Amino acid sequence: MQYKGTANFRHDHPEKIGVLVTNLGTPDAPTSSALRRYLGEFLWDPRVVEVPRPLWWLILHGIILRIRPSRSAKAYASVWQPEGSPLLTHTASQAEGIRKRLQAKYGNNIVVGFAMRYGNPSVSKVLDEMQAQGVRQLLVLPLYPQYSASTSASTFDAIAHDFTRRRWIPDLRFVSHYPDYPPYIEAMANHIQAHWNEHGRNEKLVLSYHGVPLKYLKKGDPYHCECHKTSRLLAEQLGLAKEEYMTTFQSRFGREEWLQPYTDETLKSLPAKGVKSIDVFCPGFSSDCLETVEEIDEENREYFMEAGGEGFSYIPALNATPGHISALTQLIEDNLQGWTVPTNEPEELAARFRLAEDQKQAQYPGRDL
Ligand SMILES: C=CC1=C(C)c2cc3[nH]c(cc4nc(cc5[nH]c(cc1n2)c(C)c5CCC(=O)O)C(CCC(=O)O)=C4C)c(C)c3C=C
Ligand SMILES: [Fe+2]
Ligand SMILES: [Fe+2]
Repeated sequence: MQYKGTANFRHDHPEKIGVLVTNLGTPDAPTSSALRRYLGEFLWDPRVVEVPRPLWWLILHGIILRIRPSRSAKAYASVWQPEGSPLLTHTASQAEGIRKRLQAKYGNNIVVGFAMRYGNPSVSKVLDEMQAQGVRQLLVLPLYPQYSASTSASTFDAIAHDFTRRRWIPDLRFVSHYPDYPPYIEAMANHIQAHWNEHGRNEKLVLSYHGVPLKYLKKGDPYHCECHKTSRLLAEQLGLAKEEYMTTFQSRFGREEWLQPYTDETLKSLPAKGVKSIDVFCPGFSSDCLETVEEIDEENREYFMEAGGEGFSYIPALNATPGHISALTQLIEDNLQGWTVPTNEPEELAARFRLAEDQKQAQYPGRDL
């Protein structure tokens, strides 16, 4: 273990470690007005839509925000739960699961919260609460396993922007991706295998990821490669041959070309190629949300069955399953290495103090530091 100076050892200065789990965000309600607010914030982010601002302002306000909110509100209404949007409720349960695991081990000196990049609860509100609780070291974990500027970097922008209004910013660590993290790969493989054991296995496993415009890949975004890496490792873990799985990209927006092959076109074409039954899993979505429940399990299921498919099984996201919570907790603990969890236990304080003194004496013999 390493120690960062003596501040952690002081009784009178209760510093804490904060773990902030984030996800994309979702509207507050499945209504046109809530969607206009949510989409207005989301689609104005230059990390998401890389079109020159004046032109994009005209398109966004002149066309998109007049048409899309009511259309999207209907889609959201079809997945809305009594407790709210699936993305929000799953993310809240994930943070709760992580909090229980970490606090069982480290006590209340670790504070766990969750925030949304767009909408509520906002990054700034949750960071205010963490600051009020004495968080001086902050680990941010966006629940995006594959890095993309439109998601991971955009979350970093939100944190950095929040810090511009703080006098005393905390130490910061940011998990920008984890596409090949073995506990994440194993959690998915176990989850898929458990689904197969219970429901049987179809002919092919389709791994569908959210798409991004093709030009982001050409500009150097590693997202496309990271998706393929996750698929390869997951297939290896499941012992699948190349022809037993494929990687596709869903959720296109606008008219330009996005990453291919497209999930919808692929599913429409598979039955004619002799693939009559498929399982679909979305490794990039930590939580079920509009894009999985409505777009995959409703819309794309229909495309496949109407094209002559005979069996379609959507495998739910990892959500707050114990395997996912363990993998995420492990990822957090790996990234907290070297940050001493503060403690007010007198014996632990004394032990740390003695160890720090011994280390100083070994490094600078005879000096009073
Ligand atoms: C306009 C461009 C978009 C890019 C680029 C984009 C990238 C991207 N998105 C996710 C994850 C999610 N996206 C979700 C919804 C959603 N995405 C876009 C557009 C882009 N996404 C829109 C307009 C919407 C809203 C829904 C709609 O109106 O169709 C969601 C679901 C949110 C929910 O509330 O359930 C997720 C999750 C990733 C991972 C990604 C890049 C890698
Ligand atoms: Fe999206
Ligand atoms: Fe969609």
